[in-house]
Amino acid sequence: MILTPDALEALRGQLIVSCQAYPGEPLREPHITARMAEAVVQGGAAAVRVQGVADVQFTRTAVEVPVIGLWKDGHSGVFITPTLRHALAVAAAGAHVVAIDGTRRERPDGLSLAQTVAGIHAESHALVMADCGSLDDARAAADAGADLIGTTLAGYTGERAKTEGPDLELLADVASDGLGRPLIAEGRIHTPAQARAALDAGAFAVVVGTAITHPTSITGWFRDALA
Ligand SMILES: CC(=O)N[C@H](C=O)[C@@H](O)[C@H](O)[C@H](O)COP(=O)(O)O
Repeated sequence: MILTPDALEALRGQLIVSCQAYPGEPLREPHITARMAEAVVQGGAAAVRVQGVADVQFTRTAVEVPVIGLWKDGHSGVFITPTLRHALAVAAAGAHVVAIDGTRRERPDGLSLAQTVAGIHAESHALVMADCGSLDDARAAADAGADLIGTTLAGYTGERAKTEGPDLELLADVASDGLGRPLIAEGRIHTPAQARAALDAGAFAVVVGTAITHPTSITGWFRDALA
């Protein structure tokens, strides 16, 4: 699917909502993901991010906004759309943007990040969002041709501490590095004030997941406050 430069520009300063449920969870159904996507679009999400090929397919038919798709395979190491095969399946499912692991770690299929991005561009019309964990990742991902840079993996790769909220320091560092790609703030943005702070730190747009679409986690936050 094609996301025109104008449609990408329209996401500037906007909220993107990640709608994901995890294996074995009650809401882990593609049609529920799509309904959740509809609900967040009603609330003002300018784009959505969904995990899984079927979830991308269902969500594409449910909402008009751009869909960022990914395929998580496993939960450690390189697991966010880890190979070109995964990425092309997500693109074929209709994602406007394919989010892939954008770190400097070795990939399971042995391709470099640049080869992976080139393969996605050659075989689909999708843009590529590189989910990065550090400034060095972001620089390498920009060099590799990624269209968007995300801070998704900050705090999950060992390069950066896992901050309580968003890693605003990393956001500011990447923003001031002038990589020339939209910088997407993602990861542990749990309040509207933190979302605002992420934009103020230089993000182009902000992705919020858990705090909007994961009731099990949110319930736990409230339960813990009462304990
Ligand atoms: C590290 C990892 O696996 N991140 C995943 C990437 O898609 C999701 O589990 C997160 O929910 C998403 O990044 C949004 O972040 P948060 O849920 O913190 O707002």
